Amino acid sequence: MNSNMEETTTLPLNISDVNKPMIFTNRLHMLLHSIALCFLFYYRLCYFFQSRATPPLLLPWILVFLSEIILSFIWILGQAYRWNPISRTVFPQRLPEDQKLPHIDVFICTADPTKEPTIDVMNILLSAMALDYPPDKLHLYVSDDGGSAVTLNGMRVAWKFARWWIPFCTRYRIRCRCPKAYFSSQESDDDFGGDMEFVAHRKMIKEKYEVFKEDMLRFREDEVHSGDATGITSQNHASIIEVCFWQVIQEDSRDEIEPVNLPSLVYVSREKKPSHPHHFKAGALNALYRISAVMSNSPYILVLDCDMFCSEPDSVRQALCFHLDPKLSPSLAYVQFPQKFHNISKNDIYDSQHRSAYKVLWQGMDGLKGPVLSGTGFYMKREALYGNYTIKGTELEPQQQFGASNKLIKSLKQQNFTPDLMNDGKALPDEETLLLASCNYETNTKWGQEIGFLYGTVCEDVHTGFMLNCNGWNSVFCDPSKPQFLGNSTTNLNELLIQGTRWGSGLLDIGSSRFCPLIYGPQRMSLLQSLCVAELTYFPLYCLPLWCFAIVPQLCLLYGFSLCPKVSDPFFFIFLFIFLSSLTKHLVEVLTTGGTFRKWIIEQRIWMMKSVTCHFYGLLDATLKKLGLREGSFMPTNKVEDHEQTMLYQMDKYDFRTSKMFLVPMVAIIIFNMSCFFGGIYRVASVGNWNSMFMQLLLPCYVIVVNYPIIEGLIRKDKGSISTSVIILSNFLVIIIHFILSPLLI
Ligand SMILES: O=c1ccn([C@@H]2O[C@H](COP(=O)(O)OP(=O)(O)O[C@H]3O[C@H](CO)[C@@H](O)[C@H](O)[C@H]3O)[C@@H](O)[C@H]2O)c(=O)[nH]1
Ligand SMILES: [Mn+2]
Repeated sequence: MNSNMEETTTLPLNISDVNKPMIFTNRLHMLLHSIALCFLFYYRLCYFFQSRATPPLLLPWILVFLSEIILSFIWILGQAYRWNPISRTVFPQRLPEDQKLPHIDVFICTADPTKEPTIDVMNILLSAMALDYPPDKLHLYVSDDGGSAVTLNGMRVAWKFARWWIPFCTRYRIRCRCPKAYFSSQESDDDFGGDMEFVAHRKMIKEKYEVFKEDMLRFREDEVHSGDATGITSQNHASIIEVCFWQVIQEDSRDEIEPVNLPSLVYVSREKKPSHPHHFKAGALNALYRISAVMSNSPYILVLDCDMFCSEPDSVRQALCFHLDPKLSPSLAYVQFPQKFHNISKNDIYDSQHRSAYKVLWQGMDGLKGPVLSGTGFYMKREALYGNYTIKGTELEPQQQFGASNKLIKSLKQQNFTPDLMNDGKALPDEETLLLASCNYETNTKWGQEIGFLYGTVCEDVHTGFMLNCNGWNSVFCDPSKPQFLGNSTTNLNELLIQGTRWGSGLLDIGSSRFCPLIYGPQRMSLLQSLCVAELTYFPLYCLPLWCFAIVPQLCLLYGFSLCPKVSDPFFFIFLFIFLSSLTKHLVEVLTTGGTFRKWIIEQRIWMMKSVTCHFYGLLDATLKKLGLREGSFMPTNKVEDHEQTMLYQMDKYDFRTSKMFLVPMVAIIIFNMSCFFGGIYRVASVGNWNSMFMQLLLPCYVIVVNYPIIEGLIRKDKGSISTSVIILSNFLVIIIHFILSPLLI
């Protein structure tokens, strides 16, 4: 017995693993590719010192050279991810018994009941309530930025349904505890498939689920019909907090159901006033941070977006394998799980799964100081977001940092503090708790600057994670073989590009702020980790070289000016090597992370499409914000399922019903490349200078082949094809490029 106990305490809760062959190949590739890049720069620079430099070509040469510099710069930053990637394994069975486990708060954010269907949000809530964890140690908080009665009502009915759902899940050891996913799954229930009692029970629960759905729909319709006479809008209302507590429900239960122990549930809609900036999701999370501090004050917090459910019940215990590891724990801020998605088609034509992020980048950062946050599916240590408070001790005025609430300040010290939810029978929030959710609470405090989730960008996740790393905290990436969380990704072009614009702009905000990862980072943490974050914040800048490479060499081809070495020139092989080496490296990464050849082309395509559209607009948006000409905005993605869109997506057809702002540049580039390619071939054939123009013929050819679905969209005849007005506008743009840019450049 004794030796057994000793064994459990000495065995590690987690181990990490390095893939030596992969690291070796990565580093070898880095070496060869960098040598080739040096030759390329040498070749470009030589041009300026040669007498044959004819002035008319100078501008295209400089533009192409600058583009190559930007491409190489981002490439160098990206190598940091490939330096030391690791993977980890956890052993939850070695955790201490339940009584010794810590309390967990779960935060779920929702913002708009029309774009984020309440039924889905409630499904996510239920899946989190049903996590495999002692219910009295689980406290759920929903932040409703929409301030909607529909969401509040949804929580009340979800609570009622949970009394049936959770006992069912635990009794039959159901793995997928999100009711919607469970009832729509084709898989049989492994353990109890043939059990009559189970079948009857399942049927009964399914009926209850249907009633729960109907209740919600009916309420919604009533809301729509009754209209809103109160003048309360999502952007203008007082703080609302409501608590569902197991005692309360017991008194209320009229139907013949035995009392079940459920996690506590708190609805929060923070105060909103049009005159006050609310800082979007970061603001919502900070309000939850404060309220949960006085209500349950759990040492760890799980954050979920309202489009990501718990697909397996084990994530808490897996995360605790790191948080309770005596070696890692003192400096560990959070455990990040990957974002995986349930709505991805086989070929994933929009790269909605962000393969490279969660299969390459996050692993890479994990081997350094740890991954940045990715917004959802992470377990944060409460203390980590309290800034330097704990480090600096008591000499600071806590009110100036944390605001006026004494209760909140008391909660920081934890001694002699009983959070409200632990006080039996006291379930209603008091005045002070409501104040924590008010607009003015953060005025003249450090919230959003040093404490909590940080403001100033709509990519609060990357910024907050980066700053935690800078402040000495580590983080961990936990990617078990069975996905613990499954989200809803954007699977249509329009949403994808809107989201991309937001990310582009938000990331560049960080890169151009005083927290620039290349300057702020290396002074506080390793250079490699800083390079990773820098890559993340600067990759939208790909838009500049990609625009250049979509136009300049092609125009020069048309007019017969060569920008690349002749085939007979030894430098030709340097160019070819660089081109092929980057493509091959990408292909190998795709293939070794479960992708296919086709997926590789799709990723190349999406990279081009996004760069010339949303990342370009993101850059414009970030620049305008810097100049004070625009305000930040966070438009949540639309999560409503559209049957027609889903059909096109499942058939691998791009849905070009997107705003003209996005579509026109893409289509114009393709038409432009085609015109230059055919014009160029004609010219080269008549002049006979294949030798010097080969590279420039290869480029438009590559652009056209990779983006052939756009050409298909021009001739396709279905709802998602490219409209005539877009074709006309794009042609117009092509003419402008030809007639305005050619005299300028050549
Ligand atoms: O004012 C707001 C706006 C958004 N949200 C919530 O933020 C979450 C993320 O929004 P979503 O529309 O799903 O955006 P995505 O682009 O899918 O989100 C990704 O990018 C965000 C940063 O831009 C991160 O915060 C997310 O975690 C990450 O999944 C959702 O739960 C929203 O309800 C709010 O609570 N308040
Ligand atoms: Mn989302």
